[in-house]
This record gives sequence, structure tokens and C-alpha cells, in this order.
Amino acid sequence: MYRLPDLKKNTRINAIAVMTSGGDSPGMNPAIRSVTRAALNQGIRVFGINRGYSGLIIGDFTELKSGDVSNIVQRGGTILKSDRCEAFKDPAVRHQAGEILKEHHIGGLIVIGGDGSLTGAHLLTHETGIPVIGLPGTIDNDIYGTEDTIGFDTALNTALEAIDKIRDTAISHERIFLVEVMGRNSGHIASQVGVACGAEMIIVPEIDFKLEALCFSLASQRAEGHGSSGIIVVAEGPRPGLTYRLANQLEAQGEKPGVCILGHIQRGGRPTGHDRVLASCLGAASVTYLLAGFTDVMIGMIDSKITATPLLDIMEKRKPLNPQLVELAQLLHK
Ligand SMILES: Nc1ncnc2c1ncn2[C@@H]1O[C@H](COP(=O)(O)OP(=O)(O)OP(=O)(O)O)[C@@H](O)[C@H]1O
Ligand SMILES: O=P(O)(O)OC[C@H]1O[C@](O)(CO)[C@@H](O)[C@@H]1O
Ligand SMILES: [Mg+2]
Repeated sequence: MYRLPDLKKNTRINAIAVMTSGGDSPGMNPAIRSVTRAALNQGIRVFGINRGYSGLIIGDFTELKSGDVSNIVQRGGTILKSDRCEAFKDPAVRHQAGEILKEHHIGGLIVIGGDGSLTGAHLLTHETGIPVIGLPGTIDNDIYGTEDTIGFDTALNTALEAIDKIRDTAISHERIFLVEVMGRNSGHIASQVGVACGAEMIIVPEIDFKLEALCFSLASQRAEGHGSSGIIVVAEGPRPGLTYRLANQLEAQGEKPGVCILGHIQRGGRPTGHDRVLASCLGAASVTYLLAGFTDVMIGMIDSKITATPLLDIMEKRKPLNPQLVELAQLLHK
């Protein structure tokens, strides 16, 4: 049961802005819809900022009415577009962004994005005094202060759909496949995808991995008559090319692995029901918190309860990976 916050309005905000930033994630649209309609229902004007911080620093705003967010709850991507904006790392540029928001009489900003976007959000409110609330929108699920990020569940299911198909080929041809999933420096996608697809092994940046162990595991699998097909889920990790390097090393050991890099397929598509509900709850809650006078926090969900975590914590604390999932996958495939 999701419980929404019961906070009283405590500000005189008349207009807010909302933007999406970083990699797009399925569920950003339901979040935009929820923010927009929750604010409009309270008589607050809403401005959509196009293309994340790139749009903010040039004042690329569009006023959103209720009809502008109709029929988007089921759509992947983001109607506001997204971007990575290097210039926003410059304090002078953030000062300019603050001035633009003030010129437009924006009383608060809601930033939907990943850890990088929320870092920018913290610096913006800290340096300019504009109230800012963050929402966790990224497929990577690498954000402290929320169990799931908006988009993670859809990415997980998209990856699974693809891997289930790859497994058909792996079984038919008795081959090992290395399947690379996204996640940047974290293995949250890989660990959950790995358990859910019945992977023979999961390789994540958080846990040391030895090629010899992988070769040994493949050899003993064969010796035990478990067949010679299998799926190894590899988190992309911080250095590009890991999966191909592993494949080359395995080939040198006499294996003939197939490689599949799932790539951006994981970022698109209709958000799952879980992501739509999460985005809708967090979107509405972010407006409640903003109007109640909160700033510099991210609204997340832990144990089905809405939480507000200081953005500074989001920047400084790393969400731990559950190593038991990686061990469980290895235990269950035997
Ligand atoms: N240290 C920082 N200072 C100011 N702004 C930042 C900082 N880090 C990131 N940003 C802003 O946030 C944008 C998005 O950051 P980043 O590319 O890390 O993606 P993200 O928000 O973590 O999302 P995802 O990981 O899902 O792609 C950056 O392009 C930049 O505009
Ligand atoms: O689409 P881009 O800019 O290459 O970014 C890819 C990165 O973005 C993400 O999809 C989301 O953060 C990561 O998993 C991946 O490393
Ligand atoms: Mg990120």
C-alpha cells in the first residue's frame, strides 16, 4: 500500500517548473504528468523546461496545461526531451540559471533525473536559493534514498525479454552468451536481471571477479552434465569494452562465447505498471513537499513509504549492491 504524504501547504508559490535530465528513463512521462496535474489541481502554474539543464540555461520554457500531459502515462522517453549539459557544472552558468528562473517568477523546480542531475539540482538550490526537489529518474537504480528509481523496473523487464530470446539460441546451439547490460558504474541492473533470467554467472563492478573462476565454473558445469549453454550477465562497468575483452579471454581458453550488448534498447519502451505507479506517486508527492516548504531533497520510496532524502546524501552516499543476489544466481542455476 503506497502512502502519500499528508503535509500542509506552507508557501506562496504560484508557479513551478519541471524538467528531465540525464539519460531518459521509462516513467519520466508519467512523472511529468503527475507533477503537472498535482500542481494545476492546486491552482499553481506549471512550466516545462525543454532539454534538461541545456534548456534551463537559455530559458527554453513551455507552459504546461492539463491537456499537454494527456495520453503520456503509457509512453516511454520524455515529452520534455533530455540532455547532458556539461556547461551546468560551471557555477557562473548555474547563477545565470537561477536568474532565469527568478525572471520567470518560478517559485520552485522539480528535477527528474539520475545522480548527476540531482547533484546539479543540489548545487542550484544551494547557490541560488531557488527551492528544488529531485525525483529519481534513471534506469540505473544507483540512487541512495529510494528502493527503485523510475525506469529501473521497465529496463529490467526489457532486458529479460531480450535475454529469454538469446537463451533459446544458447540452448539450441549449446553456446555460452555474454550479455552486457547498462548500469554505468553500478551492477543493480545486472544483479536483478541475472537472478531473473537464471544466469549462470553475474559480473558486476562492485564484486571482484576472476576469469579463472569463470572458466572453472564453465568446465565443472560441463563435467556435471549441466550442458554447455549458458548466459553470463555482465554489467557494462566504468570502462567500455569489458564484455568483448572477456569474450576474447574466454576464446583464448578454448570457449566460443557469443556476445550481445543490449545497449539503448534498455532505455526505451512503455513503462511497466510498477514504474507508472512509482512515477505517479513520487511526482504528486514532490509537489506536496515543494508547496510545504521543503527544498534540497529527493523524494523516493522505501518500504512503500514516501521519503525525503537530502540531496547532499544522494551525492555522498552510494546505494549498496546486494551481493546475495549474485550468489543466489550461482546457487540456483545448478
Ligand atoms: N557535478 C555536477 N555539477 C553540476 N551539474 C551536474 C554535475 N553532474 C551532473 N550534472 C548535470 O546533470 C546532467 C546529467 O548528469 P549525468 O550525465 O551524470 O546523468 P544522470 O542524471 O546521472 O542520469 P543517468 O545516469 O540516468 O544518465 C549533466 O549533464 C549535468 O548537466
Ligand atoms: O546514452 P549515453 O549518453 O551514451 O549514456 C549511456 C549511459 O546512460 C545510462 O543508460 C543511464 O545512466 C547508463 O546505464 C549508460 O552507461
Ligand atoms: Mg547517473
